[in-house]
Amino acid sequence: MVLLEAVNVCKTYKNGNQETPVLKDINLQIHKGEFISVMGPSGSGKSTLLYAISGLDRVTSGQVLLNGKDLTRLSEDELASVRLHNIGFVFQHIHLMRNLTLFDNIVLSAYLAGRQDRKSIRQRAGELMAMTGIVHLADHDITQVSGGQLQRAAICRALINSPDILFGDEPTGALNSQSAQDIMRLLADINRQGMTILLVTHDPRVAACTERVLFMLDGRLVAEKKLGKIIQDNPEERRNRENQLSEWLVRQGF
Ligand SMILES: Nc1ncnc2c1ncn2[C@@H]1O[C@H](COP(=O)(O)OP(=O)(O)OP(=O)(O)O)[C@@H](O)[C@H]1O
Repeated sequence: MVLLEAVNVCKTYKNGNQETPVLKDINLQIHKGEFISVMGPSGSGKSTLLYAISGLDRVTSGQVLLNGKDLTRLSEDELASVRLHNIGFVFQHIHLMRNLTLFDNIVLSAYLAGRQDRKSIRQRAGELMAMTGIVHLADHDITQVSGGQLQRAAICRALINSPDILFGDEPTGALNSQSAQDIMRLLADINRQGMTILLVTHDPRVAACTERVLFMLDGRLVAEKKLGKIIQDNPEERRNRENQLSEWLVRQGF
């Protein structure tokens, strides 16, 4: 089932008289349950694509259909509601609120969404924190935990309203390699439980954990590599996937 579809999406930035076309006729289908990454050179338009198809930013032309609903036709209020209820985001630099505990950061958007009662919200937050291994940090301030633990909290926050799809913009970009690997294992688990995920990354080891890698060049999606889902998650399988991906990336001139 197609969950999200971009149809002939273009995005042009305008500064005064200067027009910069950044997305050029993007067509993309994301199926429910897929785990996808987007790679490509710096400046090729990966983040712009992510923001355009997630409703964080407007497109210049084309359609973005989420569950058949065209996000490009929604009012600002309707779009804000879609972002709150249907879409989760994780970023490289974690935007959590100071002076709130990890737990309060996680539950905040569920209270804003107003669709679950207090008890269900607390229960869901507890389950997410258990899954991501940070239950013991619930009452910590965000300055008292590591980068990897903060990213786990950010993932809990992104999932608290049970979105249809989780987007990540370099979610492991600020982490050391062990924490990055742990976060990718966690995202793979979350995907196995049914969550659709799309990440932008520079890191082939991150992309090698996903099942389909899209390659962007100069504003266009020019190639894709299907790796399939991780089955065993042992060092040999990892190495094998990374090698397949590296060879393919070399063929893309990356
Ligand atoms: N607000 C803006 N106004 C004008 N140009 C912009 C704006 N935002 C981004 N761009 C340009 O759009 C192009 C694509 O940027 P984008 O951040 O999407 O690329 P990227 O592939 O994610 O790069 P990186 O890997 O370095 O993060 C770049 O040339 C950038 O300079």
